[in-house]
Amino acid sequence: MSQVFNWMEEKDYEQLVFNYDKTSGLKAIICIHDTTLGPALGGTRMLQYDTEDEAIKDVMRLAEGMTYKAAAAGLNLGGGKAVIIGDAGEDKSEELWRAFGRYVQSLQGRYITAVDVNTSVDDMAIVNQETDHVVGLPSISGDPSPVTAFGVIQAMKASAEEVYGSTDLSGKTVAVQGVGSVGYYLCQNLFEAGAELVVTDIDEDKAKKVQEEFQAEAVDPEEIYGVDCDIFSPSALGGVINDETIPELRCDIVCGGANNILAEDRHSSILDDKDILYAPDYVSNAGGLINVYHEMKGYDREEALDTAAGIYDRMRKIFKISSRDNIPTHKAADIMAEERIERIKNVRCNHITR
Ligand SMILES: NC(=O)c1ccc[n+]([C@@H]2O[C@H](COP(=O)([O-])OP(=O)(O)OC[C@H]3O[C@@H](n4cnc5c(N)ncnc54)[C@H](O)[C@@H]3O)[C@@H](O)[C@H]2O)c1
Repeated sequence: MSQVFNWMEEKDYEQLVFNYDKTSGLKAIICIHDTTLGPALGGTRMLQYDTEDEAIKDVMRLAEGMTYKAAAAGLNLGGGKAVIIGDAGEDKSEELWRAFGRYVQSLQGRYITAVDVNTSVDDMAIVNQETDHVVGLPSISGDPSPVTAFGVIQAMKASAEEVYGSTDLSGKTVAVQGVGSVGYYLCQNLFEAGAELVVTDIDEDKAKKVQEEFQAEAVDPEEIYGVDCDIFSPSALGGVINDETIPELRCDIVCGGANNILAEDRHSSILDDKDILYAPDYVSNAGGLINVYHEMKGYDREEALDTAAGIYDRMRKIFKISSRDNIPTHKAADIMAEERIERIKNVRCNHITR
């Protein structure tokens, strides 16, 4: 515990809140990284961490990631996250979620929660009994995947403009890894745009559905990396761009819906060296966050899609910063986010001193 303030100082964290409830056994940590742009929004993850330090580090890392994602998407949101230390199969109960909801409420809107790994919309519906600071409830904004997929398409168009000089995706071959919620809508959009599809999924039925509906070619999961294509679109899991897969790639662009596509940041530089353009994942897949953000404003799907269309301009800006500063695109995305936070911070400081 002695190093927690050092960790906070390192990346300028605002607040770390430890919440305990004896009746339900709740052990939750809420991290608010930065609220310069607005309230800190980020989901609640439930995991059986080996140590408390591991849980603290995870919630801090994830909260910081949300600050960047919201800032890069141009939203008026800060970054936050919550973790609950526990076994999602054993430890969930009505009293646990209600206790958690009360703690979220105690932050008076500085932190807004949502679903994340091992938590469900049903859990959040109980949290919602105690606090209004919950988003992503299906009764309001519904499935975010169509908006996420639409945002990925905008990122692909910006990438195509950069590489081929045109946003036109017709005739381009796109290899999609994972045709679940996001991947399915991605394929639908690409099919409508006239792209050729090569898909894979470990669930054969899902791959078959996309094959039939969108005239896609289906390949085995391990074959997707080596597909000769224009765009490779990881839309299943993280860490898929790594030392083993990069030598196999035969694409010009990597742009997908998955989170944490790069196994490590250095893989962005390796893609760069191979002349493969990487569209940073947290910008490409921001449609999900944009969707719940609109819940806070009174949900309207057309408005959410309108905001997600802005991903095109943001990605163009990232490519400009990348060329301007001669840095890989993932670093350029971070710089774009940091520059926005810094500008708004200055406005606020000036306002206070006036
Ligand atoms: N749903 C959203 O709105 C949203 C928003 C932002 C980011 N994401 C990210 O996008 C990714 C996909 O999310 P989703 O909601 O579509 O999930 P999902 O579970 O609906 O779909 C994932 C699909 O990938 C398949 N899959 C898993 N392992 C695979 C493998 N090794 N090879 C091929 N296919 C594999 C699964 O069978 C499933 O069909 C995740 O990384 C998620 O974090 C989703």
